[in-house]
Amino acid sequence: MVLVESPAKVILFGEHAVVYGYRAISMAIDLKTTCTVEESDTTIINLKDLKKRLEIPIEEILNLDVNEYGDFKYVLCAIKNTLLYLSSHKNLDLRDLRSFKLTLTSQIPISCGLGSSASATISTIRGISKFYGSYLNDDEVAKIGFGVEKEVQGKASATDTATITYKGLLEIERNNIKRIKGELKEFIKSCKFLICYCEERKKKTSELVNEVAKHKNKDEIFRKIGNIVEKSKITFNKNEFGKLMNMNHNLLKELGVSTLKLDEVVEIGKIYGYGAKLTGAGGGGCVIILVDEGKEDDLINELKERDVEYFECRMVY
Ligand SMILES: Nc1ncnc2c1ncn2[C@@H]1O[C@H](COP(=O)(O)OP(=O)(O)O)[C@@H](O)[C@H]1O
Ligand SMILES: C[C@@](O)(CCOP(=O)(O)O)CC(=O)O
Ligand SMILES: [Mg+2]
Repeated sequence: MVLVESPAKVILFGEHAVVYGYRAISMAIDLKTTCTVEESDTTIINLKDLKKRLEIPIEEILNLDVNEYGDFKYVLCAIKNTLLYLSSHKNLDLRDLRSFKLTLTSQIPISCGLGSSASATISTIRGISKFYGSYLNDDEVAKIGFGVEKEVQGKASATDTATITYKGLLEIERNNIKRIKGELKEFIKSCKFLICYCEERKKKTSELVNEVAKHKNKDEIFRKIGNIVEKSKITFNKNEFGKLMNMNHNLLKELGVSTLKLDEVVEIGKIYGYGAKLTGAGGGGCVIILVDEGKEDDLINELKERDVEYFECRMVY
């Protein structure tokens, strides 16, 4: 049996604008998705967290329209695109495919802005390629993963799939990936972030990205977000970094992807921390707060009082 794991991600700056080529900063965090793939008489996809199971002839996966498959679409698209890649680059014979049972479980809250779709996608790509005895390097995995998010969502950036593939801290611009090193890395490592799970998200990332595409002032807002990301790279000061997070949040609010609950938690982050913003596609889900250690106890009390779940965000390499 093959077993692979992938982390989650958090976007520190630049979500949505990054889909249009602007810069974003993201970090892999320690919530795991686990994918197992084992021999089976028929091909079965078992999504344990969603309590969904699908039995499907393997040949059908190669030709299906993934958008007809609801919650299975990221996983099915990842299987399809991995098999096609292995066939064109690694000598896999598509006429003679072994059936498998693929099981996915995750610690990542689904549809909350922490990249559950990308983590499910990357785990599936790694699991399937390993099951068929092929080695894919990180560049190949990230490329297939980005293709899957684009195909399923219609529009996507490489941020989530790249961060979950390469891990650590990344800067993404026009879908080019750069590892963040040096002073900026050391500064971000010295920051303590809390992730607050604020509310269930009603919409999928694909819907939010498509709504943003229709926003009249999106270009101007994206430019401003782009400028904030530039500044965040040279600040090295928690007070200023926090203020930039607040400014980024206000622009996401202008873009229409915040909610009253997210705004409320961001306000708490501003008062009891250095700053805060929603993270990921928005529309609910999570807020990230830059903790001011001097006021941490008050912050925690305030979050508890309002029944907001939180956890410390730990980077994985
Ligand atoms: N644990 C999981 N098992 C199976 N599919 C998952 C899992 N987590 C996420 N997905 C897929 O990703 C979709 C959510 O993706 P998305 O809206 O982009 O949210 P997120 O912000 O968490 O990435 C789910 O509807 C499902 O298709
Ligand atoms: C909104 C966006 O920038 C991030 C979406 O992240 P998530 O699916 O909400 O975890 C979309 C993308 O970069 O593809
Ligand atoms: Mg997603």
